[in-house]
Amino acid sequence: MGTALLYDEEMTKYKLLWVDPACKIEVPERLIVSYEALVRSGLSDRCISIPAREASDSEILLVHSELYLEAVKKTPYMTLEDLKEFTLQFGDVYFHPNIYHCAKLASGSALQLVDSVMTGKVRNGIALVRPPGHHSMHGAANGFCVFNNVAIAARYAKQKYGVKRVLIVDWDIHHGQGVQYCFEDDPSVLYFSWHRYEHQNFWPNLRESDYDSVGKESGAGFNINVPWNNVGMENSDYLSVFCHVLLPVAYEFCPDLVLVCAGFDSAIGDPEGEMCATPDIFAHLTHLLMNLAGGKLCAVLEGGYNLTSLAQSVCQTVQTLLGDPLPQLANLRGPCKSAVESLQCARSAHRRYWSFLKHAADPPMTDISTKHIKSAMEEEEKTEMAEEERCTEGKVWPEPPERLCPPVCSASVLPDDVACPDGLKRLSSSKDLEPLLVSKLKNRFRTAAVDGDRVTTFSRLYTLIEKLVANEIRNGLVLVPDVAAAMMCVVQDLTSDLVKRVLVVCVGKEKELDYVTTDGKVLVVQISSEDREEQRSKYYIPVCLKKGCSDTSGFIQAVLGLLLPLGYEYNPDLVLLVRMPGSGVVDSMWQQLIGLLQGFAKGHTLVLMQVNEKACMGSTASALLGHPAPPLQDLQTPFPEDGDALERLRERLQADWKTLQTTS
Ligand SMILES: NCCCNCCCCCS
Ligand SMILES: [Zn+2]
Repeated sequence: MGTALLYDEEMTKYKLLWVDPACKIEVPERLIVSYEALVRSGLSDRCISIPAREASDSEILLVHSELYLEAVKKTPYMTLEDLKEFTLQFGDVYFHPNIYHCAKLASGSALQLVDSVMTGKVRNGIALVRPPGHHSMHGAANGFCVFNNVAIAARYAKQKYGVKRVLIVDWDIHHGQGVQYCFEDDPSVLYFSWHRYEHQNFWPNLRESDYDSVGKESGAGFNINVPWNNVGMENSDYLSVFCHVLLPVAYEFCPDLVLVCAGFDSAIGDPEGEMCATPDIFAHLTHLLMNLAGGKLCAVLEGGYNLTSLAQSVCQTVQTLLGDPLPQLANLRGPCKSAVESLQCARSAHRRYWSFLKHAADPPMTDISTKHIKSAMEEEEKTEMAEEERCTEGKVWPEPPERLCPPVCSASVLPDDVACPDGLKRLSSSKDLEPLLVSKLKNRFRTAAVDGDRVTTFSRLYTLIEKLVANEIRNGLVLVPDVAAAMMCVVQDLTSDLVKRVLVVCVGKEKELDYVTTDGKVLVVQISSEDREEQRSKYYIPVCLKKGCSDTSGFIQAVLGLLLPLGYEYNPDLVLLVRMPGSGVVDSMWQQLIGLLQGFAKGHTLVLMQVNEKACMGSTASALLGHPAPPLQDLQTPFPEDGDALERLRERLQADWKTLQTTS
């Protein structure tokens, strides 16, 4: 299934008609450059174009008051003076004779997107709209927003499709207070937002934007705020918050639909955000949400005021929605102190509501929530810094790397008598391997006595890895007689000269895994039930689950809170996923794991399985081909000892692996 794209140039036909420094950044060109970038890159042609439509009164009234709607209805007939007058009652927003029409189109586009996804016409999609929506409230326009597009879409999805749980992720750099107010007492809508806050010194300067606003009454726990109290946040900071705050809760919440308040003012170069995360981060943020809700994801444009980074960020998002390989994120260096404080506060504020955060630490000693009365000195400093450093237009960043689709998505190497799963391209048998290579492998094994079919398997593995590294194939599945031996061979012999760093994810019981890596060329993370002595080196990390890999709650918690952060920091060129026989890992969890691991190494994942496990080849193939993994149903509370052990493991490892840090 495809990706929907909603865009209508009518929504570019309104603008600021008078002088207002607070509003001058919200210009029609925002939509024009975004759409043109999609056209120029060829991405728009790969999407399914869905027409915009006007939201009806009743749809708008799902969120807004009749009084407010009736008032806005009058604006098309107002004189310039009347429009100015009308605007004064609201904050940081402007009206225009055509903005009501555009606001209906913006909300209607979000609803069209929900229809397309919920009816299965498309898998996911994005609506490029203006005016944005997440600041507008029941009875008021605010922050360039007139109708709350995403809030209306959430209510609409529940009403029309009986959606039980909606996750709203707001990665815009401003707090979508309008969305928070709408759902703060509603446990069926989980709202997550990070936002520039600076201890309440940044717009909209609300006390309720802080991390301790967790929702009200039955909605307690279903509102998550992560305040950024410094500018300059980077990719590492964003990924840490996803791995340690949003994703554990999102998986426990298990939404039926994911809506994204896709604001791109959180990207580098934006005058509002003043952050340093690069446009390719949105490829990963999108990817990390794509295995929730069976892939049903609707992104709706909110902010984004640097036309260059906005266009690039939109393209990164759309390319991921289309299923293209992800770019490798360069030099992640762990979250900054302020970010760790913020995520620690958010985790501790929510640990009573979410079993996946149960073991979160107490808030940091330095209580960061109080509004710091900035001393005259600091204010002065700030104004001094104002000109040179704060001018974000001067910011430059590298063009996001090309994300080329290999000609073959998934290849397989199987014993001749095993049928190849649909969609996989079978690598031909060993006969086409040049004798030179086979002899090279023979002497690599240093024992001439290696039996023939073992050499065959390994030579085929070598071929597959060569093609992965050459980007001729995106990922692969290999069935071998002895998975542990094959893994040792891949790790010791086949990758040394082909790749720089291999992430080995070993699922299931340990079998003569006496391999210890110390040089950093291989990072082994083993998830199993084996209780073993201390981990042997920085590059060999055993995670043991009380009930083993069949405990999906413990498994996903280890994947989100340990494996993902490690993987991002290690930044491998190849991922080797080894399924030990008898691991007991549940199929949906196995598919979720494969889906999430695609975020690394441009999707170059090599799955190693034992021939006698060929029964799960189908679901493995489905995940390798990029089909969304099935939701992890009714997750139990993870075993306390597992949750506790994970926290201790993170504390022990965080000196070596900064992205594991969750406490300041
Ligand atoms: N420096 C100008 C102040 C603008 N404040 C309103 C921002 C609304 C963003 C909507 S995403
Ligand atoms: Zn914004």
